[in-house]
Amino acid sequence: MGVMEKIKEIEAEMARTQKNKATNYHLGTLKAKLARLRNELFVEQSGGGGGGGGEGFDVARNGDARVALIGFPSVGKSTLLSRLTSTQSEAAAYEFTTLTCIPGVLNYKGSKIQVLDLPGIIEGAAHGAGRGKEVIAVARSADAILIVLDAGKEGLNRHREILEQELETVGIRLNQRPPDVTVSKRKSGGGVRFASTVPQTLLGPEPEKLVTQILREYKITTADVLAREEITVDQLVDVVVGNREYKPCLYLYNKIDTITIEEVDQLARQPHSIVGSVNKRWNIGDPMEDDLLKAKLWEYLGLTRVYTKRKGSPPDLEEPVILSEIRKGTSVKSLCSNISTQMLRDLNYALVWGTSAKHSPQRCGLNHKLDDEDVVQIVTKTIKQQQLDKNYTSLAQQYQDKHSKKRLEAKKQKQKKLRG
Ligand SMILES: Nc1nc2c(ncn2[C@@H]2O[C@H](COP(=O)(O)OP(=O)(O)OP(=O)(O)O)[C@@H](O)[C@H]2O)c(=O)[nH]1
Ligand SMILES: [K+]
Ligand SMILES: [Mg+2]
Repeated sequence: MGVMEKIKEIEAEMARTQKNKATNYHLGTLKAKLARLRNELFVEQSGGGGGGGGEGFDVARNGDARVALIGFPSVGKSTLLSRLTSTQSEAAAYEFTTLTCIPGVLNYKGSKIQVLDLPGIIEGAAHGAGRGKEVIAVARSADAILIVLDAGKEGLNRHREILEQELETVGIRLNQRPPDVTVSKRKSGGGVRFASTVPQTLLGPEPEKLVTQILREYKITTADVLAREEITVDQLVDVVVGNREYKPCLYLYNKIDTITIEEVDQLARQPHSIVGSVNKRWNIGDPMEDDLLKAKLWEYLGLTRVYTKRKGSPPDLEEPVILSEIRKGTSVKSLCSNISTQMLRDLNYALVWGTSAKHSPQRCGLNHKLDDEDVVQIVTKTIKQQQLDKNYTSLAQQYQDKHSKKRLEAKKQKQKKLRG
């Protein structure tokens, strides 16, 4: 039986099984099996775990962040790209106008956000319908996903669910944090031990038994599992499988010019959603204008502007350094490594003005987290400190060399002995 048939069989069995306390354990086991098979299928399809490079869609990463436009055909993705960026992507009233990945750059608050227009996807995309696999591989590479929906389409809620499901299937988790669970494999026996710092109500009456069964599905028989929050079976499976991508996702209900104001009101209440019309420029303006969509994207990407200044000069307000909370973080360390590796090496401390500082300026170390619009002056080590550092590094290197030489010598001696 192929992987696909096995998946279908398990899905059918899960649908048949009533959800209650008595079946909890059985359902949990089935879920773990299903997740394993789906993962196998995905790895197989993307060429042996190569990360799903997405043939034909090899668009180089560019700018401070990357956003992928995901949606059904003809919802207005290309119209949106042409509105947000200086790139023109062909738009038309027929489905599948776009057949490849079209990159554009959105300039906003001094940052450059790469926006990727993509072909529309349909149900079954994750398993290869249309160019779905490639589209979803691009979604995996993005820092945030913008799901575009046609507010006037029938079955709108179902569309939202299908898109979420397609992304879920390949291990993308939308607007979720990685669960606070660690699975540490042990060398010695003793089976699977489960501990939790909080009561677990979602893992059935015998959490340890279920956890053991789920881990067994992934051939883990001895491990310590520690949960620091209440978790679901799906979350545990995610941790065990390991290759999950946690992404912020914003939903744009486009074409609200085609529905009633009551309907608009309903849609605007959906979580993580904004409503608008690309054609009418409602909530989605021109590249140079500030609008709700851009403001939300900025927020979901966790972008932060930091202005640097030199001693005795005003800050450079023209060109902020853009840091991303979800990529490399917004610490002083991220700022320095963003500028140069030399800067990171030479940093003594940073002087920080702005909302992240307790007083202005505050003297901060590498781990200090910066806020949007903070001003930072990097104070480098004195020449003497740098010399001391260098001496120390070279001493450490000499020490290491000496010892590895000794070890090599000992190894040679031993081999000589063995050879007789
Ligand atoms: N009424 C209305 N129509 C819109 C709006 N935005 C886009 N459209 C129309 O929707 C149609 C499809 O737009 P596209 O930008 O080609 O849609 P797409 O999602 O890129 O489509 P594919 O590339 O085929 O997947 C075009 O006729 C647009 O003019 C809007 O806000 N209101
Ligand atoms: K279209
Ligand atoms: Mg298009």
